[in-house]
Amino acid sequence: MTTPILVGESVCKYFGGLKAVDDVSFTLNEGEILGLIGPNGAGKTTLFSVAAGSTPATKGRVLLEGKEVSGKVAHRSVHQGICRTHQLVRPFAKLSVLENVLVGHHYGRPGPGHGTPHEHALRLLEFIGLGDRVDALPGELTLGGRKRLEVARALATNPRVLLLDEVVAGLNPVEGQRFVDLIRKIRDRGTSIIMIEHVMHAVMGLSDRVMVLDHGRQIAEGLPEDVVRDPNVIEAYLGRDDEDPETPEAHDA
Ligand SMILES: Nc1ncnc2c1ncn2[C@@H]1O[C@H](COP(=O)(O)OP(=O)(O)OP(=O)(O)O)[C@@H](O)[C@H]1O
Repeated sequence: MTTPILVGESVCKYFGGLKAVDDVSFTLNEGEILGLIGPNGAGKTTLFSVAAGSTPATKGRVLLEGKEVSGKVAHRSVHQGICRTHQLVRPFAKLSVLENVLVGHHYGRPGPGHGTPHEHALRLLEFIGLGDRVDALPGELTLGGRKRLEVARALATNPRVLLLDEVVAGLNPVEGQRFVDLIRKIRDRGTSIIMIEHVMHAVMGLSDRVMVLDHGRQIAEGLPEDVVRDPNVIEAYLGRDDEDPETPEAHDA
């Protein structure tokens, strides 16, 4: 049986006359990975910002386990159990990897309380693959390492729902595949995930369902294999000369 954990109801976000997100409804079920794709400027990141409480919706709302999370300030949403990562990673540059994770823990949803925050952070860093870099500064990590740290900081808040914004993009194929495996493990530990990703083989391989935005509107939603064949989706990607050449059909980006 599927249990909805995050529900968007007719979410709209306008910037003046620009409808960045226009009447988008969605459901994320417990234990699910929902892929969120669409050409550049489609409204994906803006939808994350509304869901994570970093920007208020113009209309509509987002509910986490039946309670509204949109329209709250971001730290309240985090406390409620929803946390996002950012496309451009934003660690505290002067804090160590471990300290960065401890900050996430401090602001997060109260957990079961096994062990000290310090022990918790060390376990998490081990899980995320940064167990040997706990004392490093973020600037000393590779891009893959910084992306892992971004995810670790989000996971340290003990989220029920994790919003991942392009964590695989920019990584080399080996690192990218490791990240795909990591995302699957995060879901298997019990965190439901929405992921924005331009690397199509990653998002199509990981997602249980995929939702497609174009110009702020939802143009398709369904199983990955159905979405890639949807004529509206193909047109949204191929109908422009100025976009990323990768289409949803190109699984080997
Ligand atoms: N703070 C803002 N003020 C004005 N316009 C904005 C703001 N944030 C986003 N937009 C506009 O809203 C639209 C949607 O942007 P958004 O970043 O959500 O798209 P996206 O699908 O995440 O794109 P990308 O794949 O390139 O990251 C774009 O036209 C963008 O220029």
